[in-house]
Amino acid sequence: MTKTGLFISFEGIDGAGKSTHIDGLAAAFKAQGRQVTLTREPGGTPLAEKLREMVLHDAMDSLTEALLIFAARRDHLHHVIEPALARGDVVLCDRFTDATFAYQGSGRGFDLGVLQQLEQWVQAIPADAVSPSSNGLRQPDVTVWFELDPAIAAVRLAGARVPDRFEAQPVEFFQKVSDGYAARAQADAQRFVRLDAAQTREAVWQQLHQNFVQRGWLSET
Ligand SMILES: Nc1ncnc2c1ncn2[C@@H]1O[C@H](COP(=O)(O)OP(=O)(O)O)[C@@H](O)[C@H]1O
Ligand SMILES: Cc1cn([C@H]2C[C@H](O)[C@@H](COP(=O)(O)OP(=O)(O)O)O2)c(=O)[nH]c1=O
Repeated sequence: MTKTGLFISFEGIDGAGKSTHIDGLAAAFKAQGRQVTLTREPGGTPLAEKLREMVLHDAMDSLTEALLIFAARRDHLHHVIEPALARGDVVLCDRFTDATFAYQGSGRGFDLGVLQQLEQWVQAIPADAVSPSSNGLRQPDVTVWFELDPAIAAVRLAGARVPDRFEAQPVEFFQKVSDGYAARAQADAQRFVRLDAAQTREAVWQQLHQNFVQRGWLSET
């Protein structure tokens, strides 16, 4: 029997509330008897985690940044995501390529055409892949977008943790990142689930859980 894994990514500006809900979602899938691979980008493999450290903390030009992020993604896809999907796992990935278009493309103003080219190279579906893809490229089956006003995110993050190179950016940067996510969501509306992340933790969880119940992925309780 062909196994069909599920690839779900989580997106939004820093402080939107992704990390708050991913563990709960992993527990909900496990309670249904599913195997879960919980991972993140940049990162998810020893090499990609080293690249993450550089990208989050070392100064570099925009092309170097984009290349390192896609290099990390390639390693992650090859060693973690594709094998997990082939096993039939639910892959919960804290950020994926939409973040690159939002942060490097819209936020930093880096050339979207170059990002598209890198996406084509890095996410080409391997010949032996068992789970389906839309257009020959590996993309999440669903992307959960936590949409939040950057001014609210800044208040939530203030004092919550030591900021990295991205978290230290001003609200104007995150407005551009948010616009980048909106553009990606508009271009691929079927894939995106938009959550109103300004609501309480409980209300955000309900939006997320209900959506997955409606898809038949989780049960009501
Ligand atoms: N719905 C919410 N309302 C208020 N604060 C929240 C909410 N969701 C998360 N937070 C808090 O906001 C901060 C950022 O949340 P986090 O889940 O780490 O965001 P992200 O992973 O998207 O950067 C944390 O201190 C978290 O406890
Ligand atoms: C995946 C990805 C992340 N990023 C940035 C967004 C975040 O600021 C940072 C790390 O993401 P994240 O793991 O959400 O940060 P944290 O663990 O602090 O919640 O990397 C990019 O700029 N481009 C990318 O392609």
